[in-house]
Amino acid sequence: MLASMKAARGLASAAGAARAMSTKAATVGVVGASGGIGAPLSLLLKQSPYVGDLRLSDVVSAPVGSKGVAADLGHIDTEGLVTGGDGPDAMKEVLAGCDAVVIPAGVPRKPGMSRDDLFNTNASIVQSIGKTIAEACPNAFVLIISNPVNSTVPIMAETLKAHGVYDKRKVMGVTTLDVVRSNCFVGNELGRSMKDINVPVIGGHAGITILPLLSHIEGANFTDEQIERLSHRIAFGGDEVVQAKEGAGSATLSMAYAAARFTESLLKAAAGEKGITECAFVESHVAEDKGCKFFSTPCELGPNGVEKIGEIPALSDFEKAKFDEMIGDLTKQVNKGIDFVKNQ
Ligand SMILES: NC(=O)C1=CN([C@@H]2O[C@H](COP(=O)(O)OP(=O)(O)OC[C@H]3O[C@@H](n4cnc5c(N)ncnc54)[C@H](O)[C@@H]3O)[C@@H](O)[C@H]2O)C=CC1
Ligand SMILES: O=C([O-])CC(=O)C(=O)O
Repeated sequence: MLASMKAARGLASAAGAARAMSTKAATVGVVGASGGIGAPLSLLLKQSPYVGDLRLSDVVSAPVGSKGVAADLGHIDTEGLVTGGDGPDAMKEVLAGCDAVVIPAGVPRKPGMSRDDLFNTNASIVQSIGKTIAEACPNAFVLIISNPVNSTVPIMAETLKAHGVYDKRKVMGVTTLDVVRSNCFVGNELGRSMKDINVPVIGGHAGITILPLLSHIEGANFTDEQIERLSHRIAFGGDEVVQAKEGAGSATLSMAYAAARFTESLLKAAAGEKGITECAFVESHVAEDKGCKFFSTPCELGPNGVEKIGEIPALSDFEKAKFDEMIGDLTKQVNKGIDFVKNQ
C-alpha cells in the first residue's frame, strides 16, 4: 500500500527527480511544516529511509514557508524527494496520494495557558486539514500533534467520518513525547542508559491525563516520593518548556524527535516489520466503560496502522488513584472534540 516515488507535479522540487528509491519508501506529508515543530520534523524525516517522498504544507509563506523549507532540505544528500507548497489552496495538491500525514499545525501555548485554551483556534484548523485529507489522501495514516490532542484527535475522527473515509486504525494522536520525557527523566533518576527504558504512558496528553506507569520499569525500586515527583514532572513536562521559552512557544525540538520516532515506527510496521509497539491516543475500547472513547495505551502497529490496541496494563495503587482522578477530565475533553464536529 505504500506509494513509490512520484514526480514533483509542478510544486517546488528541491530534489533530483531520478534518484534510486526503495519501493517501500512512503509518501509522507507534514502540515504546519514551516513551524517550530514542522521544520525540524521535516529535517528528521528527510533522513529516514522509510520516507521516499516528503510533502510539506503550511498556510503561510512568511517568514519561511514550506516551499522554502523544502528547497533547503532538498540540498541534503539523503535519498528522496522533498516538495512544498504554501497556502490553503496548495494543500490538496501537496497531500495528494500521501500514505501518511503528520500534523503539527496550529498555535502553541504561552505561559499560563492550558492546552485546552488552544481549542478555540486549533479545533477548526484540524477540522479544515481533515477535510483536505479526506479529499486528497483518504487512505492515509493521520498522525496528530496539534493540541489539545485529547480533543483534536476526536475532531479529526469525526471529520473523516463525516466524509465517509474514517478508519479508526489510521488516526493516531502522537503522545510519544510523554514516553520520551519519561525515559529521559527516569534514566537520569536511576543513572541508567535511557536506551534500556521504555515507560508506558497511558491516558491522554494534557496535565493529569498523562499517566506514566513507573511501576512497569524493571529493576526500579522507587520510593513514594520519587514516584510522586517523577509522575508529576512527566505529566507537566510541557509546562517546563513553555515557561523556559517565556512566551515564544512550547516544545518543538523534543517534539520533532518524538514525532519522527513515532512516524518511523509506523512506517516500519506498515512496510511489514513485526513486533512494533508504540503508545498512541486512538479510538479505543479500553476506557469505554467509563464513557471515554479515546485513550492511549501501547498499540501494536502493522500494515493497517493500529493492528491491536493494548489493554490498560496492571496498575499500582498510586496509578489506580491517578487514573480515577483523571478519567472524568479526559472524557470531557474527548467529548468536547466529538461535539465540536457533531453540533455544527
Ligand atoms: N502532541 C504533543 O506532544 C505536542 C503538541 N504540540 C502542539 O503542536 C502545535 C504546533 O506547535 P509549534 O510547531 O510549536 O507551533 P508554530 O506556531 O511554531 O507552528 C505551527 C505552524 O502551523 C501552521 N498552521 C497554522 N494553521 C494551519 C493550517 N490551517 N494549515 C496548515 N498549517 C497551519 C502555522 O503557519 C505554523 O507554521 C501546537 O498546537 C502545539 O501545542 C507541541 C508540542 C508537543
Ligand atoms: O506543553 C505544550 O503545550 C506542548 C506539549 O504538548 C508538550 O510539550 O507536551
